Amino acid sequence: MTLLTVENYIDGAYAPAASGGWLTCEDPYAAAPWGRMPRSGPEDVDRAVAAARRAFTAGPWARMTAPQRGAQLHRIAEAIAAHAEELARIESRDNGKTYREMLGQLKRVPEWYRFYGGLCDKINGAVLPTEKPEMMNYTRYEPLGVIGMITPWNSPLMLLSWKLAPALAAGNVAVVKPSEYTSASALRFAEILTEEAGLPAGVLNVVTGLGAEAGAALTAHPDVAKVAFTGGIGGGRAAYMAAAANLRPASLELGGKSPNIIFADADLEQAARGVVSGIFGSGGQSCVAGSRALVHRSVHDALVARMAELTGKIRLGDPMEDSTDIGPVANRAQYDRIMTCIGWAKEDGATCVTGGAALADPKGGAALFVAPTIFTGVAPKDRIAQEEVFGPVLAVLPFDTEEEAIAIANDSAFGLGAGIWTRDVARVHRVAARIEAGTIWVNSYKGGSHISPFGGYKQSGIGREGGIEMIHDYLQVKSIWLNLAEEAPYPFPL
Ligand SMILES: NC(=O)C1=CN([C@@H]2O[C@H](COP(=O)(O)OP(=O)(O)OC[C@H]3O[C@@H](n4cnc5c(N)ncnc54)[C@H](OP(=O)(O)O)[C@@H]3O)[C@@H](O)[C@H]2O)C=CC1
Ligand SMILES: CCCCCC/C=C/C(=O)O
Repeated sequence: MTLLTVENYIDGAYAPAASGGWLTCEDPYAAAPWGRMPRSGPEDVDRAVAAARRAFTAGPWARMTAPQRGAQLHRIAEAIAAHAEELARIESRDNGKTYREMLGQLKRVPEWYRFYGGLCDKINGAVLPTEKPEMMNYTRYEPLGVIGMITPWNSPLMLLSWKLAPALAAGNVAVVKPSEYTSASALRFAEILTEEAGLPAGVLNVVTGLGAEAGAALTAHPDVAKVAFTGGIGGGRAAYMAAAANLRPASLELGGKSPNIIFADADLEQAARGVVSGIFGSGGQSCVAGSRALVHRSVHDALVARMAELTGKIRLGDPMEDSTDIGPVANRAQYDRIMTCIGWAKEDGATCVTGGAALADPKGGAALFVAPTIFTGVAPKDRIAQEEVFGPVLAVLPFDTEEEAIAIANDSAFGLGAGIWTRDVARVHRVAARIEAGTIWVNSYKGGSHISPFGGYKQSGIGREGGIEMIHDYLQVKSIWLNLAEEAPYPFPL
């Protein structure tokens, strides 16, 4: 089989790694390589950052007015919409998630560029009424410069766009290091944005490679003005520390162990469906996967029975087929992680209600599938209740009182999302206020919008993505003092 070659996208052109090294691109459903991409290192990152700096300081991007930049972002939105199917196919081939899911994401990605494009000409400073009548003081909001973006494999272009759209709207430039498992879509994306949507060369650069090599070089680069990272805690901590060493800011969108809390008065059918889709949608490979179900003891058995029934109907198979709910696990490392976590639950004495094992590839191949799994009899401190699995594994924990439910929900290092299922309006507000998580869904799970901030409490992250205010994370303010008096003050006043 002929392997395709994809290359880094730097300064508006494709380029191999300076070292000449390559990594293999795998298709998890075919369980076979389909191509190769550069194994980049510090030299490639240097080239990309230098190209981005040039685009930032000189040339058409640096000269663009705010309304022109807004129009540019709208052109980007149109180009992505025109290529949504193509990009979704590339993503599904690389991460094994269903084409339906990836296409759904890509159809919404243009909204981020339209929304932030609309903000370009609404970023204004102010003339400030200081106590000095002889001075005019005004502020300007300016871009930071080169943003180093590190992205994961589960929703590659969506999570890239959550960073890129506001960064570009603010006038920044970007160097992206996508996940080693899903680099191809980012490369094609950069080409589309540059060659079809007219983004000036050097504004968006993509360097492929390993996190510990290309990723580490990018986050530690002295000319990177900010690091924007989405991924796991290990990579996030490394990226944060590298940025800190250069005294640069970083935003981190990390993992979760998000609880769905089902009270006795909830609509149990709705709750069962919400919990099952909240954990098993995307095969659990979602940062907001509702991987813990905290269930009032009085409805525990009935809810578990209904969830097991719904889980039994989930169809695993070819991610390109419309009838498939869950594709294969994205990669071998992730599969090993899921199987380890299932092993922990069994060792710690949890009861496996359904699943709990690998499944054979339905086409007889070597693709890695894991059965959607529900464990009951889980204690709050058990490893399966504390550790992020990032796979199709639900831990069910009973509770007796509202106070206890809140305590269990908050007994986690993470704080990304939470679901509350109840018909009691006062309880909704009481519980939502006390849960330590960045997003709370009530009688639903996992909706979101570019208009609303998203991010984590505690070890689920630092900073937010989405919403108007967030554009300020990609800006810095300058204060300018203009002497209106005929003589300059002397000696210089405070
Ligand atoms: N909060 C949120 O919004 C979201 C969070 N996530 C979280 O992401 C994780 C899954 O994604 P996954 O890709 O496995 O996460 P990883 O942390 O393994 O990888 C994320 C990115 O970081 C890179 N990376 C790894 N180590 C370093 C390093 N030392 N320096 C710089 N970059 C590095 C990776 O490169 P490489 O791939 O080459 O190793 C990859 O590009 C889960 O924990 C999930 O919860 C996912 C989606 C959204
Ligand atoms: C606010 C909507 C939740 C989505 C958060 C990002 C997750 C990506 C994924 O599920 O792959």
